[in-house]
Amino acid sequence: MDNLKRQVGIEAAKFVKNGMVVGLGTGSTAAYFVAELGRRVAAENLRITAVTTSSVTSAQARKLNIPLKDIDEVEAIDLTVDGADEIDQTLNGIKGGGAALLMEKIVATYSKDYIWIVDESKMVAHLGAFPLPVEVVPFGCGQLFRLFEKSGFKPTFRLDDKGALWLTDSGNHIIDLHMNEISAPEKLARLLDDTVGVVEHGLFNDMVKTVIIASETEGVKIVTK
Ligand SMILES: O=C(CO)[C@H](O)[C@H](O)COP(=O)(O)O
Repeated sequence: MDNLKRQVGIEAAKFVKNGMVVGLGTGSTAAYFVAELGRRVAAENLRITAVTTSSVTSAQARKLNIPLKDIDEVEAIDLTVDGADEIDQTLNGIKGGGAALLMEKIVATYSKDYIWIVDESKMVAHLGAFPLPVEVVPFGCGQLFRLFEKSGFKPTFRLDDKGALWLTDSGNHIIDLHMNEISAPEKLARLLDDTVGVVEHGLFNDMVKTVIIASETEGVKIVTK
């Protein structure tokens, strides 16, 4: 698995050229992309500026001497590369397994080009086997949890290793929805967008045009929409 993740990370880094502002995703697959960019910055004098999608990725980029800027300091983001938890046939996806969905969606929204990198296990017929992360404001999140229960969304609060409610980089909590199958991702996204207390959700519908997939049998392939 790590080898497949490394392959797509290295492949995606080939899209990065001198002078670009690059969005750095979060997660174990995106980390291989960041590592390859760090290698190119050191070995090839690649000149880029990066914006990141989490404190974890910022820390990795700093260690690798990748120049960072705040998202509001850059004119535009040329390309963002990120991982995903599930991707369906239409290239809708679920993200947020690493709890970075809010910053990931903001950086993706302001990127001219956006690529996901995954191993083949992430490609699915229908979204929903992976619990859908929803970032929620702490105030009233117990009420929101009960609303999700009543709606049949089978919510669970995400906890940290001490058993406390997970705190995101933006100071919010995460509720994971165990829906098993999401038959209408657009409809669910609209409902969550309209729900008070929801900051953001992990449905990334119609956002990505390019996915780089690695499999044991077929190697690396690039799927476009
Ligand atoms: O959305 C994410 C973090 O919020 C990640 O991109 C997603 O969880 C995939 O992670 P990994 O590459 O470790 O499987």
